[in-house]
Amino acid sequence: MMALDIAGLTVTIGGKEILRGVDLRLEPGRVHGLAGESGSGKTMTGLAVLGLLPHGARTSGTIRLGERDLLTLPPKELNRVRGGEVAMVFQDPATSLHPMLTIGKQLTEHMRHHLGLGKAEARAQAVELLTKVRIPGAEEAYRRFPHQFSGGMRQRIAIAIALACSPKVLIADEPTTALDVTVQAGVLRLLRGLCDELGLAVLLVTHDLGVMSAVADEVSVMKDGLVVESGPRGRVLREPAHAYTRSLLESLPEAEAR
Ligand SMILES: Nc1ncnc2c1ncn2[C@@H]1O[C@H](COP(=O)(O)OP(=O)(O)OP(=O)(O)O)[C@@H](O)[C@H]1O
Repeated sequence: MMALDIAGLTVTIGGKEILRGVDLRLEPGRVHGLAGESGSGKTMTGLAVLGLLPHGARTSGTIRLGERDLLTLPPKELNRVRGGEVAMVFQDPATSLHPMLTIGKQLTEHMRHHLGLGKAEARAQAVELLTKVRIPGAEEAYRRFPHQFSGGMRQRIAIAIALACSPKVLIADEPTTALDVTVQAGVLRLLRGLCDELGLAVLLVTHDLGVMSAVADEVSVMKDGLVVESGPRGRVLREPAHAYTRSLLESLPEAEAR
């Protein structure tokens, strides 16, 4: 299992400094929550890890995964890391699910392409993954299309696809923001369980400190392209050192933040 270490990460787009020296460390088996107001650079940090920054973005600093620096990896190797060792779940499951392909097709294409599995083997693993993310009737779900599932189930399927290549790092960008409140907790619990079970290093991007307090081990808070506060969840949420974190906390109901 591998840690992911972001150090001094800067991102400049069109002369504008979007990230100004971000330090962040993701540990295996830990959920690292990344909070901060809209535009603070949370999504850009996740995209930088995946090598998916907008065209023309300039970067400095390092993003270490084991011995490698993802920022200086040749495109071909970065491609192997992305969707292999590092996977991503987006806010809207529609971003990762193809509407015209069955769930089974989407899961197995991934595995056959990246892992070189045979048809039967890929199918067996796909059904197993659907079971792992608690899709009821996995065998049947395998043959269905995305629109035949609810939003919460679609996000679980997107998570299964992200897991198809046995990643070590999972970037989850607002994974429950688009979901009904009633199903949010279930998806968060699933992420938490997968993190523990598979030893995944998870970056959970959210503007919602309530979500954070429910699942994160460590919490970092961003503001204007910088991490202004970082530490164990209990410490950051109970005794925030930074005025900005305190103001974020004040927007939360008392009981939720503990
Ligand atoms: N394609 C782009 N080109 C140039 N600047 C961009 C682009 N996308 C985003 N930005 C800028 O980058 C900054 C950081 O945006 P980012 O999406 O990382 O913030 P965020 O913290 O994820 O916000 P949100 O919670 O709204 O998603 C913002 O100032 C935004 O305007």
